[in-house]
Amino acid sequence: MKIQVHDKKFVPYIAEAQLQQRIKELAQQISHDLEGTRPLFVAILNGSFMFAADVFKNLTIEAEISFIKLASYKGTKSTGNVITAIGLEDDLYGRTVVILEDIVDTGKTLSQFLPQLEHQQPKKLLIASLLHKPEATTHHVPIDYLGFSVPNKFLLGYGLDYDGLGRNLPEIYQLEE
Ligand SMILES: O=P(O)(O)OC[C@H]1O[C@H](OP(=O)(O)OP(=O)(O)O)[C@H](O)[C@@H]1O
Ligand code: HPA
Repeated sequence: MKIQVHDKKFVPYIAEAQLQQRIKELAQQISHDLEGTRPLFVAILNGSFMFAADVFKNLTIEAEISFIKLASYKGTKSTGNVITAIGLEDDLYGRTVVILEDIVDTGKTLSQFLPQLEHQQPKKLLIASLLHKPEATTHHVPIDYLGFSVPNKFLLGYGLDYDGLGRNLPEIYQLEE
């Protein structure tokens, strides 16, 4: 069923059951790969809150989770935007860390933020993203666990918003052509 949010219409794209099935598979794969490492999951707010909760629920190994928010501000140098993490209190040194993101679109967010995490010298730094838009990606991000590769169209639901709304939808919608 079509829905309207603000001025735009959206059509169903990934059903709730399909999302849940794929997330279960990802969580099983992660549990298998990271058994015995007590990984620290770092979920990037706001968009990833649903994906993070569902991945975490489906893990069968010991694991920890932290939620962080990224704030971007204009740096004083010509390097452009600088991204800082709010709420990252864990020491990543020597840890196996898994970043949880809802979407890698241009890749800018993660490619700017990853060096700051690398700086803390985690033993392993892995990325799990529910969605990836390869056609939109201008900054390469090495995704270790990917839910779905999607076309370059605006998506809504399951954490993803359009101007603040739509995050509560349990399935994913695509902007109507
Ligand atoms: O690959 P990129 O083009 O950088 O886009 C991906 C980022 O955009 C979204 O966050 P947003 O900044 O919209 O914040 P939100 O999660 O609070 O909605 C999403 O959650 C990713 O963090
Ligand atoms: O397709 C999208 N939808 C909502 N938020 C987003 N942030 C990056 N890409 C998207």
